[in-house]
Amino acid sequence: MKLGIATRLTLWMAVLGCGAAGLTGYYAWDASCRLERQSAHSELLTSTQVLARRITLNLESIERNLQVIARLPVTRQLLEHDRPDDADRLAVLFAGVLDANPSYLQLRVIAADRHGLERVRVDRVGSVPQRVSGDDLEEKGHFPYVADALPLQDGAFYLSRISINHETSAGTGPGLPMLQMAIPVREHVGPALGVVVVNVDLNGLFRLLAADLPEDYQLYLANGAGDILIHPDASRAFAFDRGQRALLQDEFAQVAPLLSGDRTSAVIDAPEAERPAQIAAFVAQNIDSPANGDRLVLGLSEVESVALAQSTAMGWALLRIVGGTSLVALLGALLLGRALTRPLNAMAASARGFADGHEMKDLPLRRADELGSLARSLYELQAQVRRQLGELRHKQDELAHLSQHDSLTGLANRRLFMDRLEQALAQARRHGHRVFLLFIDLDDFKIINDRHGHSAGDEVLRVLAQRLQAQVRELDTVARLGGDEFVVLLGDAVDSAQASVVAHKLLNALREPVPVAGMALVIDASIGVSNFPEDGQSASELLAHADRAMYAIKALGAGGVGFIGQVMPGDASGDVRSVPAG
Ligand SMILES: Nc1nc2c(ncn2[C@@H]2O[C@H](COP(=O)(O)OP(=O)(O)OP(=O)(O)O)[C@@H](O)[C@H]2O)c(=O)[nH]1
Repeated sequence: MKLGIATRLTLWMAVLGCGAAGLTGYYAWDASCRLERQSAHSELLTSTQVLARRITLNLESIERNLQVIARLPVTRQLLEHDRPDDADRLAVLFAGVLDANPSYLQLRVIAADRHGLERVRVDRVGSVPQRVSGDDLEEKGHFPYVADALPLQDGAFYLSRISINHETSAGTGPGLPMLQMAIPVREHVGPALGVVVVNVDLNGLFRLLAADLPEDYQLYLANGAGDILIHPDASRAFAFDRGQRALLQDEFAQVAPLLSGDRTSAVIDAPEAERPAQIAAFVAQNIDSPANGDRLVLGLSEVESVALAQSTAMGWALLRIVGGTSLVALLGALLLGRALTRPLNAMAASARGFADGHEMKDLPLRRADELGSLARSLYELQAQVRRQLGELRHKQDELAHLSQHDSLTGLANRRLFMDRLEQALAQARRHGHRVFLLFIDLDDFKIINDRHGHSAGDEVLRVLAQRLQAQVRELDTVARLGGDEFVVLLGDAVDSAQASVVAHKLLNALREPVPVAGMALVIDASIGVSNFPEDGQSASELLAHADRAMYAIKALGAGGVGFIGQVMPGDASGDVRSVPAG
């Protein structure tokens, strides 16, 4: 299938327009995605670092609270003297501390003696601090938070391994992820009198710390070995508590350098696997806690499609824009194609019309572009072709005229004369008319040539031809048969008398002196007359008879008019001759 210029142009422009719009849209969308991804990485990393810093600050805050409690005189007095008043006062204080710190589950003072008997204990029951006293107080000397904390130097603290709380007797928090911090209580010198211990609800702590983070952020926490402590999928947290292992580095391989201490942060694009693709940032936070591998790894993740929501929206908007632009490009291409091909088609139609003989019209001659130039060239071509055709026709006319006329005198030649004679005879036969034919031969014309030259002879022939033509009417035909022989066909002569009058008029005109080169040459002529139907039926017959009549007159030697087989009335000069028939 052959495609026209308009179709091809339209297709090319449409492809170019749509391609350009599509590529622009694609690169704009791609750049937007990359920028938004970078921005999401940076936001996640910053949020994770802020969160890690908050954990450090929170642990420091817990430690300060414990230090304050440990250094209170009432705490030391209680451990030294075990007075109920001191216990009551501390219990009130602990209740206030629990109120002020929603993540604290339990606050205790535990004595170093008496197997680590709890001296003051306030638990959180629901959201209300509740004191535990009397026989409900337990001996805790065998727990690490007592045994390990008592030998600590002043200012040092004990931080438990973050784990699920199985200490059912601990009042509240069994089954919850738990963090315990303990600080020894001592006089300025000497062994510790006891410890102050706080149980911190890890989930509650992180809920507080992450409260102002975007809702779609998901939190990860792992200890220094990579054991997952907090995970969006709660079933993966504290797997070691169930005798299994769920390690953060198994899920995010890029976290391994953070656990080994080679790096402090990592940003990860986690492809879609069991869950949608994620963007995540992890930060390693060193803590003074061998039980936790001296390090916590904290992470935040966001579902990639949520993080790149703006780019996705922008992608759809760009798709609409690209679609619209492509449509405009397509329409533009169509319009341009039509605008270009319409004048071309019009010119082609004009050219076809010109080939069929019509004038070219509707050419865009005024356009200043290439189409205008093409139209003007066509127009000039048309003018040139017309001019050449005109010249050709003129030449054809000239040739046609030459083929039917005598070149010297301009009179009809033998061929045209014979045609007219045939026509006149046909008419005459149909209507019963007569046709008269006069055969004229100049007398002694050769002498003119011989004496005055051939050109003088030519001039004589021209002048006499004009005279002959001037003497007859329009429907008569004067012709030169050749040399000094002329014939005249009388179109409407009804009888011999009229023909004779015309013949003598011609004879007299011929006899008038002809001015040539300052001379006046006198020429005589002999005229033979024949007529249809009496002297012949055919043109050649009539011509031959007129010729014979002319010769008969010429034979008499003094010019004149002769009719075949008839005696005609004389002319004005009384010059009358008869010519015998046959
Ligand atoms: N100048 C000129 N002479 C011509 C032309 N055609 C023929 N002639 C001359 O016309 C002359 C005709 O001679 P002829 O046939 O003997 O006729 P004539 O001299 O008139 O003698 P008669 O007819 O017997 O009276 C010749 O000398 C031709 O050369 C022509 O076109 N121009």
